[in-house]
Amino acid sequence: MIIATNVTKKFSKLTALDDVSVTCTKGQTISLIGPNGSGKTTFIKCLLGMVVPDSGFITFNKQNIAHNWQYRSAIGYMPQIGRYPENMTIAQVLDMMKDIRKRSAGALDEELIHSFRLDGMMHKRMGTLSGGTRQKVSASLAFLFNPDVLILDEPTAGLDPLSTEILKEKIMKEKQQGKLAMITSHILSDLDDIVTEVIYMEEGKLRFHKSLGQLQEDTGEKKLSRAIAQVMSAGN
Ligand SMILES: Nc1ncnc2c1ncn2[C@@H]1O[C@H](COP(=O)(O)OP(=O)(O)OP(=O)(O)O)[C@@H](O)[C@H]1O
Repeated sequence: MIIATNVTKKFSKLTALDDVSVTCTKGQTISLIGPNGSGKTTFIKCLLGMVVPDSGFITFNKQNIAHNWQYRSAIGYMPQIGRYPENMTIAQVLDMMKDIRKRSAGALDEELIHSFRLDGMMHKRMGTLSGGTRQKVSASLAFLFNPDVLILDEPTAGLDPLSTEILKEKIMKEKQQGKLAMITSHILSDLDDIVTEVIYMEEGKLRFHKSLGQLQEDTGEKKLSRAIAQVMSAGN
């Protein structure tokens, strides 16, 4: 579904991505893990076409994304920090997005809007929302257009435990429909029940891409957080 081949990205002298090759397929829920500054967000932005690699290429359903912007309508993206016009209400932001996507949008998926109980807050302005509520708006937008691929950057940061569970259940439900999800998170306990694959990055390099089962076998640890802690301490 998404294949990155030898992707390299430099910001001046800093190599943020160093020859990264990854294959992601339908039905996988991938956890993208790595220390701060290891290149996770840069990689996600390359997949989204927001950062252009210096070398290497990325295909989405076998088409090179460099020559095809249409593919982005198949991706729901939840950024690490959602930036919205502060004076707009939640309702206006949702309407604006629906308006922009009108031509390509099929049936809308408003399940998260209801589960997060955003219905009762539609009149609130974005600038007045709590951090967690802002996250809920970002998550709802990522799922709204029923995309085949979900790219979620630190989705549970700032969410309360109930909202985290609601989001996890939604991700699992979408996976059962064959969707691909890529999730970055430092809160690994949040990912334990939903992840099928782990991509581990360090200093811009792909250290490994393996199934959760394989990682558990290699480290002898059942919990993702303990398995990754072991990988990280072995690298030091
Ligand atoms: N636009 C940019 N200009 C210059 N340097 C950048 C830019 N974007 C990212 N970087 C640098 O690239 C490196 C990788 O950053 P990136 O945000 O991809 O890391 P990350 O793994 O997502 O980190 P975190 O876990 O802290 O979110 C960092 O050293 C960062 O400072």
